[in-house]
Amino acid sequence: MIEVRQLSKHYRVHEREPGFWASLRSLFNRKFRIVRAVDDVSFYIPEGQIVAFLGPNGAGKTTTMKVLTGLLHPSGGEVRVSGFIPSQHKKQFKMNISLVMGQKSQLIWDVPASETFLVNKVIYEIPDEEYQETLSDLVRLLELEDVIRKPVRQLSLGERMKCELAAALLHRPRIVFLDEPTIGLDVNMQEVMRRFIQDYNSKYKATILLTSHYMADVTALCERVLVIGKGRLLYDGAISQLIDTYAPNKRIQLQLAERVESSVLQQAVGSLGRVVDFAFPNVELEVPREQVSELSAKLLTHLSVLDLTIEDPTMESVIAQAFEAKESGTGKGALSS
Ligand SMILES: Nc1ncnc2c1ncn2[C@@H]1O[C@H](COP(=O)(O)OP(=O)(O)OP(=O)(O)O)[C@@H](O)[C@H]1O
Repeated sequence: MIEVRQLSKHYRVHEREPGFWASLRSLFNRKFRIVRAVDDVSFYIPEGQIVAFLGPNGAGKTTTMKVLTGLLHPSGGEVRVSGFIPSQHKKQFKMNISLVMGQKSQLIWDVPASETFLVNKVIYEIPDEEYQETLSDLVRLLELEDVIRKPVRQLSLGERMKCELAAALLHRPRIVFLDEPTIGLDVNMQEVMRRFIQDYNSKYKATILLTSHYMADVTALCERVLVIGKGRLLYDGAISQLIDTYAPNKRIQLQLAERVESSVLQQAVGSLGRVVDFAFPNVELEVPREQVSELSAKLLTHLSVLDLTIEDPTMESVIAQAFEAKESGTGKGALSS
């Protein structure tokens, strides 16, 4: 489990003014500014839960993960992960956790991933039998049979990410931090990663804290989300409540087979939705979630439709709306203050 009480992490940043003379002056008279990257954040994650950690760029997500994995010392507050204080760097703590960063690699570039796996086997003192068993499980689930024999530099992004995940999980950590694990991957590969994360969670009862910009990752994997902004925790609760409150509508995209007057289209939509854009053959509608199926059926009956797609709002737009509501004081009760 992960316990975070009133965590703060402040960075002291040297303020540099532009220009040669200003640089020279700053050698003798240095000015500093404090960046409150994480500010009085508290939460508790019980064993086995998968939680999404969301927020805009620079919100403090990576800093929090670095404190939780012992890469950074907190400026204030208390953190315990599996009962350990991460900044004490106890060996048993390191054996229990793993951090995967989508944008950073732990694999050795010029040799096959299987070589990095062997290095990790030694570092984590994994017994031979357990290593073989976990490795064959990971290779099967992630379809890595041929991939782990090629030099890492020759792998595609998706193949490399699967190897990163395998390398990070060989020692069967019970607490896993995933920072953007699906970034840049195509839709199929994102799905493979999601299914794998779910399997790992249920097989090892692992606690997983994950950041992602993809709505599909969050809705598929996490019942609970933490939203952070400017270093403060703004929301801790069910993803469904966040979506209901800040993304109550879906988009329906229609492609019509026959031209219709806009009054006919309007009549077909009725009060179930709103026409956002109409330029034959394309129509874009905004529809409350609970009316999507009724309206889709009505459109297919009353109009000649070539194609109909239903889209979720992006995670960014949900978070942006939540922030807007927070800033303007119309928090609708979902964001904590
Ligand atoms: N080493 C550092 N020194 C000074 N400031 C830092 C340092 N690392 C991060 N920051 C600042 O702390 C704040 C939080 O950064 P952090 O990387 O934790 O955000 P994030 O939520 O992970 O963002 P992103 O989604 O862009 O990765 C930002 O204002 C960032 O500029």
